[in-house]
Amino acid sequence: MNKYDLIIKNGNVVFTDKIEQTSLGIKDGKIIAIDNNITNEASEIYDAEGNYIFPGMIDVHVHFNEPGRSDWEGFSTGSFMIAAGGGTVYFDMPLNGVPSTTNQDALQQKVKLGKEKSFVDFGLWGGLVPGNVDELASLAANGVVGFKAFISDSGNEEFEAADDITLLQGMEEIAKLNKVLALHCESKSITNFLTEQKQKQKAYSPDDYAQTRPIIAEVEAVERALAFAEITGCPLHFVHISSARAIEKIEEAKQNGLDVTVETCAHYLLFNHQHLIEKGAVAKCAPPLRDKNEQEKLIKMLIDNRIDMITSDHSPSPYDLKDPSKYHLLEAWGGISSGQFTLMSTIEVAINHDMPLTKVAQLTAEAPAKRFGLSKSKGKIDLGYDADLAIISLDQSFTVDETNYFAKHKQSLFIDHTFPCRVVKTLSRGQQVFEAADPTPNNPTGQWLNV
Ligand SMILES: NC(=O)N[C@H]1NC(=O)NC1=O
Ligand SMILES: [Zn+2]
Ligand SMILES: [Zn+2]
Repeated sequence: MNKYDLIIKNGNVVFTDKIEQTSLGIKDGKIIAIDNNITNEASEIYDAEGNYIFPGMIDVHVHFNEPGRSDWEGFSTGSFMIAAGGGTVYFDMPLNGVPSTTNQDALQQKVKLGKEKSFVDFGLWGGLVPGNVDELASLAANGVVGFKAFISDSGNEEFEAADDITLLQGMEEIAKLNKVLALHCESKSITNFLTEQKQKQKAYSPDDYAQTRPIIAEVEAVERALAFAEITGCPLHFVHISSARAIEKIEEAKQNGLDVTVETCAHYLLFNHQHLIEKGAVAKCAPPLRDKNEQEKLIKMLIDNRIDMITSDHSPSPYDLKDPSKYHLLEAWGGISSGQFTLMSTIEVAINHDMPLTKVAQLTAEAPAKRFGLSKSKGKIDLGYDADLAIISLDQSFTVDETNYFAKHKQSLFIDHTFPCRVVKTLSRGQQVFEAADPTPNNPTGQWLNV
């Protein structure tokens, strides 16, 4: 019997606090040795000299839309895309599939499909919607990673926005259940009021769309949510925050002792409103891409440790729903297809702005694992931890095209974007789940992380 199943030699290992050239010994899916002088007693040896080994990316915000809309994405294509981006864990959101994950039956349908099809490990969010507060305890007992609610229309008829009373009652319950509530924060009243005005004027330009969802709509919803968190004691996670003002409010709440975290998405860091003007509906999302000045402020806040994690909010749709000959910009599907690019985007920001690569590992792996109860086995490269690893070359670049983007539908804001790095190989619990040189999927062996 070999001491190790696999040795990864001589890579630049990105720990949370340092980068060191060393070797990793892996047995039964776990890292059991971190040592330059590791013996060669292994069934397989991989030389990673010159490459960087990051902890597998944990993307806590994707929409794979299965069951019900597997023609939009699905667990199979979605999870392989995650692996191709150096990801080893994703959390699927409770909306855009049918049914929404708002009760036990819907959760079990998703669990079954995910276990059958996923190439990497996954968590599942439950939904908080008007009328389902009574379902939350059973969803929590059966292992959802947390709950998600919308403070604006979700763009999806099957998932209703939470009114204030639903939010308060839901938060009270979620606090008791020791879970986190993830919130899409934009004021429903403000966004609906402004959208109606634009519809009346038949004003559908990129500027018009951006004006229907101004920063103040995000800030107002964040402040209201923070007030409710103060009243109920509910831990909150703010998804896809797009503005400096909202981050400031969240930071103030943290300083006042509230249990809150915040993510931004790769697209708010790499793109801005100009891209909506140039590219149209592929760049439509909610909150909208902000202007360049706001983008720069967000990057600065990221570097200054004022943002906890980065996610994709991969929210794809068939091409049709973004076809400008069928839908104007106010009607087109709002959501960016991007699930393969979270880690590479964060590395790009790091390289362009002198942010340490250790910070990339914190933002894309350590922080999400800590926040959502995975930090005993995932989120960093350490002894006893799962061998969830992304092997990255910083000597090669990667230009996104329709052949190397593995989402079901290929139209994306990121097509033609060039990253200053490339994912060479991804391992999930020691098993290869992606290799750039031969990107054919193996068997799906992803496990459901029912925390
Ligand atoms: N329903 C849905 O996925 N909405 C997402 N898309 C987006 O751009 N923001 C969202 O919240
Ligand atoms: Zn959202
Ligand atoms: Zn989302």
